[in-house]
Amino acid sequence: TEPDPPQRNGSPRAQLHGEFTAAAAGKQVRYAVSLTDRELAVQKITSAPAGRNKVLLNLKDCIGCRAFKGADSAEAGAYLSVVFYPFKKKWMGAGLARHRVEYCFEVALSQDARTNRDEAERWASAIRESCVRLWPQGQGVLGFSVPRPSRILVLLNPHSGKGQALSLFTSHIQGMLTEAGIAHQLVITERQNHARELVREADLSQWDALVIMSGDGLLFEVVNGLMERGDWEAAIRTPLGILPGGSGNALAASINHYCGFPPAMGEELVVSCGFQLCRGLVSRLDLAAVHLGSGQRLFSFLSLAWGFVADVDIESEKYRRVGAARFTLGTLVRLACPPDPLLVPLAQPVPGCWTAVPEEDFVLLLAMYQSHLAEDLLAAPADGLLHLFYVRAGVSRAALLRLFLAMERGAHLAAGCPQLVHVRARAFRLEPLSPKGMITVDGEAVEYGPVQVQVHSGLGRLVTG
Ligand SMILES: Nc1ncnc2c1ncn2[C@@H]1O[C@H](COP(=O)(O)OP(=O)(O)OP(=O)(O)O)[C@@H](O)[C@H]1O
Repeated sequence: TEPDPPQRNGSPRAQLHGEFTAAAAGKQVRYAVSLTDRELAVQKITSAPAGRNKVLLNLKDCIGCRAFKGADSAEAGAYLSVVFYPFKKKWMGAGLARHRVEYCFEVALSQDARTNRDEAERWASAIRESCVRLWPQGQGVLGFSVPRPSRILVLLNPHSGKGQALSLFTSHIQGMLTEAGIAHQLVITERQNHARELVREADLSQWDALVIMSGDGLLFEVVNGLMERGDWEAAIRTPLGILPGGSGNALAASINHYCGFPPAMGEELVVSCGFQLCRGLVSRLDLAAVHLGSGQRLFSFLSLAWGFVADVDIESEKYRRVGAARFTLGTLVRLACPPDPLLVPLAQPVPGCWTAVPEEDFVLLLAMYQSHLAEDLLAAPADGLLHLFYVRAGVSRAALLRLFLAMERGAHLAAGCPQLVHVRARAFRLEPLSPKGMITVDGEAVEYGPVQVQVHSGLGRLVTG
């Protein structure tokens, strides 16, 4: 190994440079490998022109590397395995998706097994350190990641979405966690509120993160279970991860969006979220306290909807399958929680300094605190505030549909719908005059009636990669 070869043509300076052997298409191939502060350059040593044999792997796409001894104890060589998930053009259709690339180099500098092992370890730690130096700063990232090696608890709802959460976990996520040095315990939920009860009682010191592989409904249970604990203030700072196993997957799509990654759906979103979970960067998560007419209080991470949006949600196929079970979520009893200083009891008028929207007919109201309402439904920027959208009566069904389609591109405000109003707020109250209707919180139906909300900026923690 020759450290620091000279810098040429403005290309980044190599920290390490070495020659190793690796298997490629059943043959042993010799590679020249250089580590810079941004890339791992892997070049096949052949007589062919250099450019054709050189692969540059961006360290931002690396989820793990490890050094290990060969299986045969008589073997002197050690191994260095590095796994990347770079974006690549999709096989079918337009756009980019992450795919797995692994190099497993044999390090055989000497006859001495210890020397080879030390060299493989030296490379592995240098790669890991370079990856950490590339972590994004600012943009709400807290500057810490889930530690390595780490232990996470995975809560998986086997019935969420199309019932494929478990097979998606075993086919895509399990291997990624191993590659990233993350040990996990998998709990398959057996019924509604199982996850909520489990996190309410769990010894959280055992876990570096709680990861939900399901739709948004299971995360709603986990957030509320944590907030019901006596030690809620510390408990809600446990990093939460979300892997899309449901049908809506709004938070998973929001995280993908915040990271600036190309839009992804289905298995591509699973791989993208798995990658982000393995990188393990932690950001703040806004949570909103929701007060219902009966005095119940719950915590929401995504949205509150009344009117058309709520009706669409509840009437859709997925809700019919789960049926009445969803309504019991509104019965959460609050124990200790943060005060909501902006809110007065629902029976009293709102404080005089609030802006009152005069009584008239409305078609829908939507309050959002994340960017996405579903995998393909970009609704609001995420900036620690409530984004209130409401649509006044008089809008045609065709115009409403156009508005929804424009949301997919985040273009709803520019859709030229004169009945659409957008306001940013820290709290709001809705007093519906219609005696019947539907209100959903994070996609779950809650009791219908007056409701008020205050957002608590950055109360929770979310693994955003
Ligand atoms: N084993 C289980 N059996 C029945 N219901 C469950 C089970 N585990 C969790 N639940 C409940 O099922 C409901 C739906 O779960 P979830 O939201 O995670 O999936 P989904 O509805 O398919 O996805 P999305 O919310 O993205 O549309 C939630 O209310 C959750 O509490």
